[in-house]
Amino acid sequence: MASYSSSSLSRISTLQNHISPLEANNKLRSLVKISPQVSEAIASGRAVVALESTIISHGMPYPQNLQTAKEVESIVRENGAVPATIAILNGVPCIGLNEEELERLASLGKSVQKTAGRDIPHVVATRGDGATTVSATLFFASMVGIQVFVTGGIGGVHRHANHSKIHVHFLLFTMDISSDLTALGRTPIALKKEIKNI
Ligand SMILES: O=c1[nH]cc([C@@H]2O[C@H](COP(=O)(O)O)[C@@H](O)[C@H]2O)c(=O)[nH]1
Repeated sequence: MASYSSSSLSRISTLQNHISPLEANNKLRSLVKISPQVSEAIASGRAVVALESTIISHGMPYPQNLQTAKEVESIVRENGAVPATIAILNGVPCIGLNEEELERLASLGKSVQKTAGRDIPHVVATRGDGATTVSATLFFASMVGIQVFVTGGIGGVHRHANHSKIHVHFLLFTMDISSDLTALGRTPIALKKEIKNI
């Protein structure tokens, strides 16, 4: 009887999450770690700028990646906003990294998993380290109410995505289209991206 009622309660709670997404969002917020500076800034209505972390792990070698990440954060600060670099460390989504966390992510480089929105559950469940692409960063930024986001580059439709090759008995499409595009279309966040010159 006890297990019947607890499973009913869990079903009701799942149903409530569908009916009341705001409440579900609050629950999700409790699963992420927000740095004290970012948390204070959000609470007091100061400008916060989200920054993706794949450019740190996969975009440049160490230690230039660390230096660039710090420079970008200080440009955001010089302009009166609070930077929130986003990554998953030991399975915990972190919104705003301290110096030690930034150093760790940068030195791990490509051994960190490149994490798009669809990869978040896997990285969290396996307590892995994940560098967030635009789609995953958008997910976490919008969850905590950050409205502006800066990136070095977004994914697109890769060459030959719609080309088919006759492959023995079936047609093969690469369909290599970045999930950044759908995430940008669904998330109410302003994105700033410069033309890449690296
Ligand atoms: O000029 C670019 N710089 C950086 C990226 C990184 O790669 C991600 C897209 O990867 P994919 O195409 O696998 O979705 C972006 O969100 C970003 O982190 C990119 O695509 N293009």
